[in-house]
Parts: sequence; C-alpha cells; structure tokens
Amino acid sequence: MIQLHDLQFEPYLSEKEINEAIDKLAEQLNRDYEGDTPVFLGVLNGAFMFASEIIKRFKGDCEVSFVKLGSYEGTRSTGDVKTLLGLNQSLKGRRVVLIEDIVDTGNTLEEINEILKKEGVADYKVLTLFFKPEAYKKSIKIDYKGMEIPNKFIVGYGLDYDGLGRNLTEVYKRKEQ
Ligand SMILES: O=P(O)(O)OC[C@H]1O[C@H](OP(=O)(O)OP(=O)(O)O)[C@H](O)[C@@H]1O
Ligand SMILES: Nc1nc2[nH]cnc2c(=O)[nH]1
Repeated sequence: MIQLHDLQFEPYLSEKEINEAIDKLAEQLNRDYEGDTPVFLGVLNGAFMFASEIIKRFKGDCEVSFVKLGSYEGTRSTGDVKTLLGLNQSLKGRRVVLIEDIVDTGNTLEEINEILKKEGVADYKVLTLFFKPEAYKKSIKIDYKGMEIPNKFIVGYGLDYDGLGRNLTEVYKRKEQ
C-alpha cells in the first residue's frame, strides 16, 4: 500500500506485466512501420515514461515530438482539455503515431484529433498503454492498446495523482473505501 496526498493506493500491475505489454506493442509497430519514418507524438505529461520505453524498442528511423495537454484535477476529468504546449513541427504528409499513457473518457484524444486534422498528416494511429473501455465515450479508433483496465483511478508509470506518483515503475489503483 502507498499513500499519495490524502489517498491510498494498492499494487495493481507489476513492472514485468507492463514490460510484456510494451514488448507486444513494439512488435506490432516494428511490423507495421517497417521501412517508414514515423513521427512519434507523445502527450505530456503522463506519456513520458511509456513514450521512452516504446521508442527505445523501435528499430527503424523515426522522429519524436511532444504536445502537452491536461484536463484532470485530482482523480476526475474536468472535461475541459487545455492545450498547454502545441506542436512545434509540421506533420504535413507524415505518418504519425500518437502516444498516450491512458485513454479514459477520450476527451484528450478528441482534442488531439482536431489538432491533427488541421495538419494534413498522411495517416495517424493511436497508441495507448492503458485503455478503460467502460469509460470511453468517443468513436475515434484506438489502434494499439497495451492493456484494457477497469474504470478505476490508477497511478504510476507516468500517471499522477495531483502531481505525485509519476516516477513509480509499477501501477497502483485507488484503494476502495
Ligand atoms: O481520456 P481522458 O479522460 O481525456 O484521459 C486521458 C488523459 O488524462 C491524462 O492526462 P491529464 O489530463 O491528467 O494530464 P497529465 O498527462 O499532465 O497528467 C492522461 O495522460 C491522458 O492524456
Ligand atoms: N492518474 C490518472 N490519470 C488519468 N487520466 C485519465 N485516467 C486516469 C487515471 O486513471 N489515472
């Protein structure tokens, strides 16, 4: 059990389980992007750890870029996704792989979708380490999913609770009251 601010969290996914999921995703990406030079576009802050691990496993040429969006306060989505740092390179004609740590309601994804539509990308795919099917309310296709998880608030592996927990190498879920 760990405590972050006022909440307690219990162990949920081990580093081994997470790494196995990332290895599988990397195999698919290496197969699907063989001979291409994709742009990996990470969504800060949460995706920094997953982005690093997946990009290390990519065998071909690639470029790496980041945007920063945020909508969570405490353990809930405000529904208002703010773009805190936008794109700093043109993605026109490029194959883009969006890297998310988690897709929950899909609000963030929808916002990024709008940004990318204006860019004239050749194609783009969505890659996420964690996906909450019960919470997802949008129709945008999630192309690569590491793990489907229940609709519980998790921390670790890049994900935070009010700023804490991003450095944890395992994932914890909020303890039921
Ligand atoms: O599908 P959604 O309900 O939009 O949730 C997913 C988003 O929530 C988290 O970001 P957050 O807004 O917490 O910002 P952070 O990455 O800086 O922690 C996470 O990194 C995703 O980007
Ligand atoms: N830390 C954290 N951030 C999120 N953003 C969307 N869902 C989650 C979650 O379960 N945990």
